[in-house]
Amino acid sequence: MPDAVGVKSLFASYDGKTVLDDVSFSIRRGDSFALLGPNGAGKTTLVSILCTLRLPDRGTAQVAGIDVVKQPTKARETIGVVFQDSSLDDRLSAWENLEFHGLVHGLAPKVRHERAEAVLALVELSDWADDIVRNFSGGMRRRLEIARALMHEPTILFLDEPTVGLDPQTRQRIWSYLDRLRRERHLTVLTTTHYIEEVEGADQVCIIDHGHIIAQGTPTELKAAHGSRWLHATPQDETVAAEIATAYPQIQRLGSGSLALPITDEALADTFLAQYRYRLEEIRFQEPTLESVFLALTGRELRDRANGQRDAQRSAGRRGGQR
Ligand SMILES: Nc1ncnc2c1ncn2[C@@H]1O[C@H](COP(=O)(O)OP(=O)(O)OP(=O)(O)O)[C@@H](O)[C@H]1O
Repeated sequence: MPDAVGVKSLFASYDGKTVLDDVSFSIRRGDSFALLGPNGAGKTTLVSILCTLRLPDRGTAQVAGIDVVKQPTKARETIGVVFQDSSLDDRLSAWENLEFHGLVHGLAPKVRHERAEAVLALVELSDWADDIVRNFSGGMRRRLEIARALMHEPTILFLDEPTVGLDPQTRQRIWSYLDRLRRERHLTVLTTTHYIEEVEGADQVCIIDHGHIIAQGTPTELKAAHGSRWLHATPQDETVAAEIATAYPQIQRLGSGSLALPITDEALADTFLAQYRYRLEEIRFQEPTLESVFLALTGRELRDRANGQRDAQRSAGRRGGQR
């Protein structure tokens, strides 16, 4: 049986600028696969190609063994998609949005009815079936979009930043729906995210940066291979920071103003602390995390300011609170 997703040597560009650069990976059936990377890494472009919405410059991409370029219509039958920006019609009710999707996929009226009932129950929106989507919160819209993506019973679900702009509690709830779905419907789920904490539960994590895949594996494998212990230190002032940066060229400067030193051996931490202990405001040790894996691989933190700003803008753009 073919893999759920197979991508080989994929290239894509916009106006001559390469945004996917020799991307290859595969996803086993039933796995949850997280594509993790900062804004602009190429995640949406990759998902757009897999969803048949964009053509690659070169390379191949298959879903359930079907080539997305050669057989786009057949490929679309096997996939469900939740886009980064809502594509619901907010003048219609939840039920009407689902009906419309069923119609587009050529489902018979009886099947549309049964499936709409089932997917609404799955995301706990049955009581809101006849409500107009305009009045829905951000979290409810996301759940409805997930329900809609399941109407034609796909075997693979793609979700592009499904939790962006939602509060932590709602994000948690969306992930528990996805987990349940995967178990109950044996779905393969590919999600893109820049929230590092959300990928800890994934079967496979693929880290993408500037259109390159820089690492792939289970969270445990990634931490074992690339995650070192770090010493995070906040210097008293810029003079101390500059002195440390000169003495320890391997140190990373973090957005918060603190410095991160990879602890390659314990003697290094002892030497550093003996030298600077009294000129530091705060010291803490950080065990290997996926954030430290990203830092080790790219020299940058994933949680950059741009993310925060974009999330804030998106949240402000959504109506209502999170229910
Ligand atoms: N329609 C477009 N025209 C020109 N450049 C584009 C277009 N869409 C994306 N890009 C550029 O391609 C690169 C990859 O963008 P992409 O949206 O795939 O990244 P991403 O990882 O999904 O980030 P985000 O989460 O911000 O969407 C970025 O540099 C982006 O500016």
